[in-house]
Amino acid sequence: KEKVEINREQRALMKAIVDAYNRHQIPQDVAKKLLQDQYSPEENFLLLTEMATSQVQVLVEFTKNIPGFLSLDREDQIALLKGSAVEAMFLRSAQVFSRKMPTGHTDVLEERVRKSGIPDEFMTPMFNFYKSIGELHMVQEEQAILTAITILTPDRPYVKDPQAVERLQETMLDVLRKLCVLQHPQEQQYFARLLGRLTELRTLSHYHSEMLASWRMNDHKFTPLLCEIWDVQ
Ligand SMILES: O=C(NC1CCCCC1)[C@H](C1CCCCC1)n1c(-c2ccc(-c3nnn[nH]3)cc2)nc2ccccc21
Repeated sequence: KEKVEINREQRALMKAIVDAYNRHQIPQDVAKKLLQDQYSPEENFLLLTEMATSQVQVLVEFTKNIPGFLSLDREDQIALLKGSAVEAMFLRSAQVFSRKMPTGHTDVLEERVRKSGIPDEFMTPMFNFYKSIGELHMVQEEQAILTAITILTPDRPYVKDPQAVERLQETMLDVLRKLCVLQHPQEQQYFARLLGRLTELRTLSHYHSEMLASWRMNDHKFTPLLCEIWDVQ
């Protein structure tokens, strides 16, 4: 069995990414708000757009701290952020949903999300994803690097130099592979399962614009930033 070890350079890379990931957290805890009270679809949609807007801002700051990202072509940086924003939002939502909470709180949270105004046909794929992320019991280093890998996906629309992006993503994938072996020595295929979640995440994000349009309410208002990122309005 090969001796897996994370070298000094990879440890520095991981530290930079985890520090950035922890520094740029969503200011207000949406789970706490949802557990406190039941809201109307209109209020929930407003909460979603506020949280999503704040998360995009946080995502930009996080991404700027990914070593090598700022050396990419400027337009490719934008294309990567735009192409990964929805996936990053669902990945973050899954991490919020899977966080350890006092007994019964997760069930209440699930109920609140199910009754928030999201159309029923999206509940199954969305919660299947959330639960499949939860089952992995990712450590925060894995969460941070998985988010960086999602952002550094070379085949986003309009990326002019995918090879440059691929080189950065491969560096991240190598660190994540080693981390998985070290953190989950019993589970041979843990790394493969983790990457399989990214496929599920991409599928879930294909529903996104349809999900947004069919929230059970009229007059969906978005912030200017979300209009840019979500291609709506
Ligand atoms: O605020 C949220 N997520 C933020 C988490 C932190 C990063 C930024 C997004 C939403 C809640 C908004 C208020 C109504 C209930 C859902 N959320 C979602 C969620 C649900 C539907 C869509 C969506 N997209 N397009 N149509 N519906 C997006 C996200 N899943 C969650 C799981 C646990 C906790 C909160 C969750």
